[in-house]
Amino acid sequence: MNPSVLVVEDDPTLNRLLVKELRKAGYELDSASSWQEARERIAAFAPNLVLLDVNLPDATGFGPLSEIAGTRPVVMLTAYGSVHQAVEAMRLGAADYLVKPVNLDELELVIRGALERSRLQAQSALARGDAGLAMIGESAAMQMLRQTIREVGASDVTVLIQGESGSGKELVAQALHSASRRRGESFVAVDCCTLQEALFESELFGHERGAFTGADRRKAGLIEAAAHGTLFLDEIGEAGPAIQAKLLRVLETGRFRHVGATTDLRSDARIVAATNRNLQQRSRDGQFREDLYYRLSAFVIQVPPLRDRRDDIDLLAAHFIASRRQAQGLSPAWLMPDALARLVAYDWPGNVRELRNVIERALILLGPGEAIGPAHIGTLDSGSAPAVPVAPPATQGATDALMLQGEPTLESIEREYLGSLLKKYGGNRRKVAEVMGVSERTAYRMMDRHGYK
Ligand SMILES: Nc1ncnc2c1ncn2[C@@H]1O[C@H](COP(=O)(O)OP(=O)(O)OP(=O)(O)O)[C@@H](O)[C@H]1O
Repeated sequence: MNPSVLVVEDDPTLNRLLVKELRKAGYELDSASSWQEARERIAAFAPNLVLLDVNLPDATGFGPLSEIAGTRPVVMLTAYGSVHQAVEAMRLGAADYLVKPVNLDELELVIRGALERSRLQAQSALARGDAGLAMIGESAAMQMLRQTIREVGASDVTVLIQGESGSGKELVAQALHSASRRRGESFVAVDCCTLQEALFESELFGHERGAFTGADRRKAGLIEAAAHGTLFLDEIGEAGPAIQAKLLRVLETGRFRHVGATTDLRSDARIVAATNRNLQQRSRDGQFREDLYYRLSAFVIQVPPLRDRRDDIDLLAAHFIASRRQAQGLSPAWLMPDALARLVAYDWPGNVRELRNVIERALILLGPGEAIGPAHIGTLDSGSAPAVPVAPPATQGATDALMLQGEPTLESIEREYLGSLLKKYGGNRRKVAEVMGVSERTAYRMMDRHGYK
């Protein structure tokens, strides 16, 4: 399938000309003459690129650009002689710009270049193990989320992001960083769930030489790596009491200390934290410091679960299909309406991560020239959707149910048990931990150990 372009231009003559030229160059085309119409066309047509006029009857300036720049490349059409407009457009994330009157030779070059750069970015994002940093979704909930990110991104306020596992909290944290004046500095993500508390403390705050056995030299902490940038504390609800106390101090005074040090250092990192727990409840129950909760929740962003924004499933599925196929050098695959209907009807306990995994599994099963149908999607109920990559089975054929052969080791029983629960609960770690009767932290470590992450 050829790349698709949406032309948003209210001058009918120019609009027609641009559509005609780009169609001749082999692109799929759609057009809109107002911002409202453009929004509808983006949702329905899901273009790979938007060519956007800076002055539209219902939106002048860069509001529309900021709204969609994170989702796909946008090439701006700016007024002749306005260097200021072009510079501002690039600053706000435009992939490129064209000055009116549009030079038709330049038009195709600019569009091709912008699409190629975005393809390379998607590829390298996939190679890094994520599905691309763009936040996909045009539902009312996602538009509100983007608006909030824009507003709060500009300030230095501490933000707490709440939402179910796999709903996109880390992506929101990255978007906040990109929307802030710190965007040129580092974004350092720290998972408060992964390590032993003592190790975690020295990892986060750094340590002095000789602070503990094995500390043979002074080491800077992640908080220093995030200097002037953003420190993202994922799974903050899992941080132990010592870390909580030190984080509170950083938030209150901007100061911290290397493990084993006697003097303080200053931190200028902006702190953004995320949790899939009800942190307020945990602080009331005495499981999380109340004072730290109040500091962290200076501003709370709630990321809605995927089942509350089913309108996004179509765009997200198309995005995961396109990025996976592009990375493999294949043309995009078509999702059949009955397969989409199945995706839309499902409740997605593992949220966007689970959707991504279902799509990736469907693509593995896809034969050459085939469209994705219900058979590739499989039955989506909480008992059968593998929401996490399946670790190598300990015993042959034991991935669908807990069926062990021979004399299994305890380790293999644990792996199979964990695998079957993850499958059953759509990768929802909290639920799995609850059923196993262990803390989420322990479940997380088990997943790590058995290669389920
Ligand atoms: N709106 C979105 N557009 C595109 N990809 C998304 C979106 N939301 C989530 N994803 C993808 O889904 C996966 C899970 O997202 P992310 O890691 O941000 O979720 P999370 O809420 O932080 O999960 P956890 O609670 O398990 O840490 C990632 O691969 C991410 O890129």
